[in-house]
Amino acid sequence: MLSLNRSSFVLRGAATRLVVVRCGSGRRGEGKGRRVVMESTHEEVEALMDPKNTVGGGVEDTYGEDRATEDQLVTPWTVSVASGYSLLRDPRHNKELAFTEKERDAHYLRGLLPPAVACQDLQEKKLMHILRQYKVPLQRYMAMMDLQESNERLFYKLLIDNVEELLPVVYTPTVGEACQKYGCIFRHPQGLFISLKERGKILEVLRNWPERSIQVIVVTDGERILGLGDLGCQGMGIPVGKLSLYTALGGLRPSACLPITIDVGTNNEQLLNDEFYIGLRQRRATGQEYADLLHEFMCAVKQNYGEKVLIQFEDFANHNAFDLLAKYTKTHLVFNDDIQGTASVVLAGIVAALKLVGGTLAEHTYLFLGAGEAGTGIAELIALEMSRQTNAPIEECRKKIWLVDSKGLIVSSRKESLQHFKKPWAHEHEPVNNLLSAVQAIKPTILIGTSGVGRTFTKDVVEAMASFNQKPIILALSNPTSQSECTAEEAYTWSKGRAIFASGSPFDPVEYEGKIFVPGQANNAYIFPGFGLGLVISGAIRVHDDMLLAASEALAQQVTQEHFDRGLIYPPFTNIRKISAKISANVASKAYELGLASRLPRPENLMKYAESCMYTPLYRSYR
Ligand SMILES: NC(=O)C1=CN([C@@H]2O[C@H](COP(=O)(O)OP(=O)(O)OC[C@H]3O[C@@H](n4cnc5c(N)ncnc54)[C@H](OP(=O)(O)O)[C@@H]3O)[C@@H](O)[C@H]2O)C=CC1
Ligand SMILES: CC(=O)C(=O)O
Ligand SMILES: [Mg+2]
Repeated sequence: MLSLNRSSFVLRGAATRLVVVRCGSGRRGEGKGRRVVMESTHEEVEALMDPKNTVGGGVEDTYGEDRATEDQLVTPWTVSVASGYSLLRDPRHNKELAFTEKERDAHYLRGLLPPAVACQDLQEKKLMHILRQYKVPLQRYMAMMDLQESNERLFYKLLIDNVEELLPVVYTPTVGEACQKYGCIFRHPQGLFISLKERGKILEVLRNWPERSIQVIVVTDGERILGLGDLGCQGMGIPVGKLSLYTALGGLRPSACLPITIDVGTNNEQLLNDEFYIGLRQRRATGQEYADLLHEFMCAVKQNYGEKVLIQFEDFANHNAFDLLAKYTKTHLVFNDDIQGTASVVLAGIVAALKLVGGTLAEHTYLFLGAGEAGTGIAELIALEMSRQTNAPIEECRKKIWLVDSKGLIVSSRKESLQHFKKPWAHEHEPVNNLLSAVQAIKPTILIGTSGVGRTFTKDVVEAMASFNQKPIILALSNPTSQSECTAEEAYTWSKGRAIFASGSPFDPVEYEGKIFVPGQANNAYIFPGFGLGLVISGAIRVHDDMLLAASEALAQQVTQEHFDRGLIYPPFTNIRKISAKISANVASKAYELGLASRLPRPENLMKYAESCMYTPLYRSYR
């Protein structure tokens, strides 16, 4: 084991594989003296050691060791090469039976592995075979998480090569069940937990994370996990799952991704009384206490990782989500996936659907069930695009869009009592207190479910939509499957095969009167990985609404005639890496156009550049 001091480190040789080792506790490794490793070429490590380096969000003296006074604790980083038993236990470098004979000799692996040598493809074949034996989705989820924690490259190869089959395992719907049972199935800690106990020392906690060049953080406080409500600390499954998609779908390096859960307590009585609950056993902190903790977190992130780290807010309750986004959008690179990512993906689906039903955005009428983050976020982006297309003021465009919340249609007589994000949607209309009456009164051409409540698009509602639309567009966006406003089968059957349908969580194809209908998946997973990649490759310093429109346009353009012929308004996920590269190129291009990109000079061919930056999970050869 070669051990070097970080500040005096210099190594030559193009492909030297190094591991950065941190003494003390860490995420990866095992037992005493466990090590945390990060694969880097020597150039990357040299760059890492360069105190002036700011690439990837790093800042000078990242860990504050040089500035620390004697009474301040510092993190004792050293650099070394992993071998033998620790190499096998290191998920980032482990190849299991794929270590060649030469590597087994060179890395002290003799005897630690059985004699057979198996290539990565064979390992993938075996694992897919095993996964398919599990009948219970949660077992598949647990097997995938075990794989992620034991052999990261194999995990991503499986996910990329079998994306349509495995997306429902690591993402919605199964991740929802995993979060509900997280305490029970908890085996390996994943991500970083920052609780009220860490108040005043969040910077130190960030420094405990083994990776230094972080490009994307997905953070939740667990209060609105999918449509399942407050799952407290157990919401960690969401940032972990989203970041797996950042890598698999968008090509961000796994080492550059950091999942974080902020634990301010939970109001979920069931969890508070659950002996296996893994979070703080107290009711949620609110008001100034909550704001202060979040502010400390936001400042610490910027101090530790620099200006260009993307912070994606995920599954916060709407009473915090809008305020956090507004507060930090001017000082940080922040993006709210539920408000902005969802808006971009749904706009793309609608623009594509218009090719099937005809008309422009402004010629359609929209009705939402659910006026929270997703509902008002989508509504606002549709209105913005409509305004761009027609040159009409956005206030006028909003009048084509109606929203229903738990109290009924949002109308002007309710304005005083509405939350601020609902006020722009309070149009002149008499009160209407349920969805069916709203559908009958407004006669929408497009019905969008963002309520988090399952089975709310009833037979009567779908039949009403089909009674005045030749091809009603029905989007049941709520996740997971149990919360979907209706099933694909219901949408096709009740509309007599005329609905254009997509849902947040996947449904299998449906046969209706001898015809096969393939429902699309309207999920922000189409957008955020490519969107984030675009921000990273351009070195964007702020998110702008025009970038959301650029991402949406790129996605809509990927829907081909062949997809339309099958009734699809989104391209299949099998092509997602290409789609993400296109989205990222459009987003990066917009960042340059808006003067928000810091990576100069601008690469000539952004699409090629994006593709060249994307992580591939194939095993590397070790010298
Ligand atoms: N497919 C995708 O990509 C995405 C899907 N989603 C899903 O959308 C759902 C909502 O998320 P989000 O917008 O963040 O949640 P919010 O809590 O912000 O909003 C929910 C909205 O639904 C309303 N609502 C709740 N119950 C009913 C009901 N019975 N009838 C009518 N309206 C009701 C609420 O009304 P009130 O304000 O009166 O309480 C609120 O306006 C979740 O299930 C989530 O999983 C979210 C993001 C992306
Ligand atoms: C998909 C997603 O972000 C949600 O359901 O919250
Ligand atoms: Mg979400």
